[in-house]
Amino acid sequence: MPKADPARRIAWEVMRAVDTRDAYVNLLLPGKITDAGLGGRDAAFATELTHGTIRRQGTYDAVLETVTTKGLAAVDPPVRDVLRLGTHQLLSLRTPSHAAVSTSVDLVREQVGHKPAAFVNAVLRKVARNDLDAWMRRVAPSRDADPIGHLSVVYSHPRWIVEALRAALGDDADALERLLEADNDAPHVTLAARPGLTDTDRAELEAAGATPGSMSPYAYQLPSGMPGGLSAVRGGRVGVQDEGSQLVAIAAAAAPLDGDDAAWLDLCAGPGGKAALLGALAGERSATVTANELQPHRAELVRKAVRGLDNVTVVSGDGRKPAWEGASFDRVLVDAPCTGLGALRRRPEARWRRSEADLDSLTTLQRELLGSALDSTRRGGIVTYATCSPHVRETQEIVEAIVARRDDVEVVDATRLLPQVVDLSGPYVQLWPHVHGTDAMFVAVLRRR
Ligand SMILES: C[S@@+](CC[C@H](N)C(=O)[O-])C[C@H]1O[C@@H](n2cnc3c(N)ncnc32)[C@H](O)[C@@H]1O
Repeated sequence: MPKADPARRIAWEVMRAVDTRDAYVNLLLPGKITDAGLGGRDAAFATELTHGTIRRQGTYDAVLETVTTKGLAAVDPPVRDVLRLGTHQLLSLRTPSHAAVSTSVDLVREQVGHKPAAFVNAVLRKVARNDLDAWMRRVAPSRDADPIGHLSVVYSHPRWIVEALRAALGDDADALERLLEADNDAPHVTLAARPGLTDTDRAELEAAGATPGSMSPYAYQLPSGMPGGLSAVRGGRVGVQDEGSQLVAIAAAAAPLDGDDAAWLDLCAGPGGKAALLGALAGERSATVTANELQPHRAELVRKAVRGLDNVTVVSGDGRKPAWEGASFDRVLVDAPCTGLGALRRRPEARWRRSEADLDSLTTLQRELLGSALDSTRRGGIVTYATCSPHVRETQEIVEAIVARRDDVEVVDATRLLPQVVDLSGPYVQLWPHVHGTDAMFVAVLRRR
């Protein structure tokens, strides 16, 4: 019996782990690629297969629904994932049909058994009869009759997410389509080269082909995705961080402040990307940072991220019940837990895992954390509230509710803190993948009166 191709087997194993034990692709896949000894093109193919298939699953399921006699729900999940992988190769990669079909048959034989092999062969041959555009004309709801349903199938986003993004974009149909398309592109690897970089570090980045970002003075784009080999990354002076996340830390540090600027707090710090940049920025002003994280194992990740910064103290606790005394901080960042709808490019499974029902508990937590951040800030101090989601319930509505409820809070125009960023309309900053090439970070800056 022919053995399954290792890249396809790995992609399938990751999809099964996502389905059966809520695994995270970004955590699981790199180890599997290393264990299988894949490098270069094979590693890139395994990554593209896994990320691409999971991202476009909604589109492929709509196709598979029409070519399976009893519908996709009647197909055994391990076989269904083989079909999705084969469909991705047929409709989105340039894999020749005979190769996409025969490797899928090998995979199902090896992993599931002989019985479904003929079924997989027959279904994928039907998929191969049309290209992606022709399939979309056949299976997607009409754009006129059901515009959200149309976009949901064509761009493979759950309906509730399309609706939420449309609302966040103020019903701009062109922008919505560009955003959905951008969510399906693999993002570049962006590095944050923190203040204090040595000339040797800079030379190493240049030698690796890294080019400066356009909005954060600390950002570098890498042409390929293997930053772990750089000594500046291993030494903690450079970290992998989206340029949008860097802008959050930059805005938090830039907001004008009267009086002391010595004690900063990062209330929700894990895994520590922003804490590390904030720590380096605070260090330039001889300020200290307390980095707080609820989950002890994530607090450990923060400790790792800030190694080498002796002005950062990491603590683990619930940010709603602070361990510190009263309103003692000059600057506080609340990078709140959220649905992550702004980082769908980066986390292929996230769009299928979240549901609208998550919003109720998340928005309650966000409100409580922002309230606690304000209570931890001295009068005249600054609180920056950020999410990697543009959902209006997690962004504007949280900020506006607290401003309406408390008489000691005023909104600072955050767009003025980031003059290098185009296409912003204040007072909040909302970044977008299709406009800024970043995750869709939201930033609001508040002053405690
Ligand atoms: C969006 S992430 C923060 C990302 C981080 N600032 C960075 O740049 O790496 C939100 C974090 O808040 C933590 N968290 C959730 N509930 C919390 C709470 N009640 N108090 C403090 N942290 C909490 C989560 O465990 C998660 O690590």
